Amino acid sequence: MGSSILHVHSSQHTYPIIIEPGCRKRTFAFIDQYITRKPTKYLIITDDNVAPLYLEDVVHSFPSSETVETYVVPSGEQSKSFKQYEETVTAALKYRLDRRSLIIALGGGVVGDLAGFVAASYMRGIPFIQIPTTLLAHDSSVGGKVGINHSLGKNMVGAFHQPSLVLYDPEALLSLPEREWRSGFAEVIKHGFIADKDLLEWLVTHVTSFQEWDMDILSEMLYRSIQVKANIVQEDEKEQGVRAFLNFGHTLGHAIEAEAGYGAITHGEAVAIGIVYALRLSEKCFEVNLQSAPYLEKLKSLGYQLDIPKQLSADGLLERMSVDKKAYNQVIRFVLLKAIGKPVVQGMSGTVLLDELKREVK
Ligand SMILES: NC(=O)c1ccc[n+]([C@@H]2O[C@H](COP(=O)([O-])OP(=O)(O)OC[C@H]3O[C@@H](n4cnc5c(N)ncnc54)[C@H](O)[C@@H]3O)[C@@H](O)[C@H]2O)c1
Ligand SMILES: O=C(O)C(=O)C[C@@H](O)[C@H](O)[C@H](O)COP(=O)(O)O
Ligand SMILES: [Zn+2]
Repeated sequence: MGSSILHVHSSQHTYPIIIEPGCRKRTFAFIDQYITRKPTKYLIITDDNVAPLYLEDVVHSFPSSETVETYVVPSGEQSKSFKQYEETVTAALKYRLDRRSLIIALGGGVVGDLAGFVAASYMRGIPFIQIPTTLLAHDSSVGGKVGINHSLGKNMVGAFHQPSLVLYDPEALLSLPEREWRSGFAEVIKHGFIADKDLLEWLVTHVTSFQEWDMDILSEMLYRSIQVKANIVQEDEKEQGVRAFLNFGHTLGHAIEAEAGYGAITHGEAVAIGIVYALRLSEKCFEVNLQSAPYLEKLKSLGYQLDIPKQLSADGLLERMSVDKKAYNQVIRFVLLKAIGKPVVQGMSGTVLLDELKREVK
């Protein structure tokens, strides 16, 4: 099984994304190769599901001469909180991390976003690397969006802070429960819809279940999906323009996550529902047929629940969408498609959004 590498050119620095089975076990060697200024010490931040699976592999990759501290947070979306942020900064202070220390985020998007935000803000910013362990984290580990949630909205406090290295070990994904494969695959589908119709076609043929993975297929899927993300981030690092396309499915998706209570519905489950809603809005707004049926059938066959959960009220969701980060002057902005691969950001009237929501929810 081969190794592949992509590079992201950011205003802060250029960093490699290495996709290689087993690479977690060589973490120190990769740091030594790619991080130019030798860190004074290391703090590995992970969660209580990932720690028993992979923490030892990463720690054992370091020679005994290095100082390696570890900090384990509770698993789940609730850890992207002010409380957990404060506790993690406290741990960093107690471990005496300095400005030349390196934070290592070992886990899914929750750990990556939290640890990345600690790195972005600790002593006004120290370097960090990502070792993603979920499929979803092919998205979250790349591009430097880090942050935590507020009860009034997803990712409302954060920063742009690029990692110095992303070490993606596809082998580490094999322990994921089916629900988490489904969650992560929603972001792969998103990347296909916004930028790569060939990827969508390829997924329809090559991904038939989440139960068994061929390592080459998995690695290729990660590579192609990350390529979409990296290209957009390089063009517009701080979301002044095209980076907003990566928010396809997220305006409603984030509203669903917050309205349902963080963690009740996974990020990818909510994004999948948001994608279907955005496809419907696109067809209505632009009077086009996007011919998305084969892709939606694929999602259904993979077990996705694509209706807006019945317990969520349309008014509540609309209110949540009005605090979306793409909104300004009280206009909610949606990423819509004029065709597959041709996204646009479109201001939407509340009435149209509500009508469409009410077609499915109370
Ligand atoms: N920063 C970004 O650009 C960006 C992009 C997309 C999503 N996100 C954020 O990412 C978060 C979701 O990430 P996620 O889906 O990875 O969630 P997560 O980090 O909560 O991981 C999902 C679950 O899988 C467990 N887990 C992780 N790796 C495992 C493994 N290898 N084997 C078994 N279990 C494992 C975790 O403990 C957790 O219970 C959301 O908060 C979302 O907002 C951020
Ligand atoms: O990287 C981006 O830009 C994205 O929008 C990727 C999304 O998948 C991700 O969920 C991101 O965290 C959403 O960002 P936000 O700015 O809408 O909070
Ligand atoms: Zn997302």
